[in-house]
This record gives sequence, structure tokens and C-alpha cells, in this order.
Amino acid sequence: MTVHIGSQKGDYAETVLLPGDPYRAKWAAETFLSDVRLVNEVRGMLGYTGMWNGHRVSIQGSGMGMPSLSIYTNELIRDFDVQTLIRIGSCGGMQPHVKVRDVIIAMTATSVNTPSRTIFKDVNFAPSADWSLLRNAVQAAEAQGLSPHVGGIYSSDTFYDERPDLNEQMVRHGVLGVEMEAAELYTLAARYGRRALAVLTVSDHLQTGEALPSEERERSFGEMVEIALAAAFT
Ligand SMILES: O=P(O)(O)O[C@H]1O[C@H](CO)[C@@H](O)[C@H]1O
Ligand SMILES: O=c1cc[nH]c(=O)[nH]1
Repeated sequence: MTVHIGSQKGDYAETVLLPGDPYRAKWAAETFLSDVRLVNEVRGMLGYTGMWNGHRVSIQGSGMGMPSLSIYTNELIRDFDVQTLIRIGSCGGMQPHVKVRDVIIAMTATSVNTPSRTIFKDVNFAPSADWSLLRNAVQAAEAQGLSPHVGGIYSSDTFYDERPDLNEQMVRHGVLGVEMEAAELYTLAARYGRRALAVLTVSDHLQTGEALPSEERERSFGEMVEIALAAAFT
């Protein structure tokens, strides 16, 4: 039992998928896992544990933004001994060749700030994915017949951005998409020696203005869930 997770030790699997949206956690657990059990509902941040292809796995909502993700990731790592954490999130497309509903597998995550920023002082730490998870995810996506985009993403502190110049620099430097959590997830995984990856589905596009409705963001991103599960257990 922690401040934000009302479970006992052992209630979580060693592998946890982390959608920002707690209702995506519910949908993914009910859709892809068997023997599903609700293990957290503190603050409505739903978490489930079940089985996938003979493997025990949990799916826990992380909330929106790095401060919220940091709370759940810290508690999962430090109090529940979680070893592998895979974010399954939505993101905004930033390149013309990245289309809505495409899958992005995030190799690195650039940020202006993270909850860990102060400990690095003047160092620009480079948050990056676990290599084995990244490789497994690419192979799993290709086995599904998908062509995922693999590269850098931008973890922003804001959804409603007042700094279009920052996005311009991201686009200019080939960043594929923008979301709000992966940089801190990768940083915490590095600090505690755990494996982390972010698999994202493009829900809207910064250049075209195309955007999926919230119901689709909650329930229709099955490909990335299957990629994340396969990557964890390959
Ligand atoms: O769909 P999720 O996983 O929440 O991810 C994205 O969506 C939220 C913003 O709408 C932010 O959390 C962002 O990172
Ligand atoms: O953080 C996010 C998530 C989805 N789409 C965006 O534009 N930003």
C-alpha cells in the first residue's frame, strides 16, 4: 500500500503497461488480458493485473503529464518491484510522413523540463528507451504487418502550448511526435536500472489539424497494446 496505490505487495506483475488514461487501462485489461483483477482505484487511477499468453502483466493508468507519471512509476518501482514499464500513449504527429493512427516507438524523449531536471543541474541527460524492448517492439510491430516510426519524440509539459517556436525546432530536428510522459519514464528507469519503452499511437497532427475523438483515444489503440505486450515477453 502506498500513498497513491491501494494494493498489497505482489498485486502487481513485474511488467506494467502505463497508459495516461485510466479508462484506456480498463479497456486494454478487459480486451487483452484474462483473469483480470482490479488492483487500484485510488483517485480513480485504475490499475489491473491479469494474464497474457501465460505471462502475468499489469496495466496501470499514469495520469497526464510527467509529475503524475513520476508518482506512479516511483511507487511501482520502489514499492512493488516492477522491472519493465511500457507506456502505451497517444501523441500528436509532428512530421508530414507521420499520419494519424500510425504507431511511433520512441527511441529517445527530448524535453524542456522533467520532474528530475533539478538533479542533473547543468547536464542535459538523454532519456532513451531500453534497447531490448525497442528491438522487440519493432519486430512485434513488423510481425503485425505494421511499419512503425522509430525515433525521437518530445515530452512536453503543456498540452496547450504557448511556445510554437519549440515545436518548430522539434520538427526541424526530426522529432516524430509530442506527448507528455516518456522523458521522465525513461529517466526513472535509468535511475533504478529498470527497462522502459514508450509505444505511441498518433491521435492528432500538429500540422494538418486532424484529430481523433476522445472515445477513440480511449479504446481503439489495440495495435500498440499488442506491440507492448509482445515486446515485454519476447
Ligand atoms: O493518451 P495519453 O497516454 O494520456 O497521452 C497523451 O494524452 C494526454 C494529453 O491529452 C497526455 O497524457 C499525453 O501524453
Ligand atoms: O500530448 C499530446 C498528446 C496528443 N496530442 C498532442 O498534441 N499532445
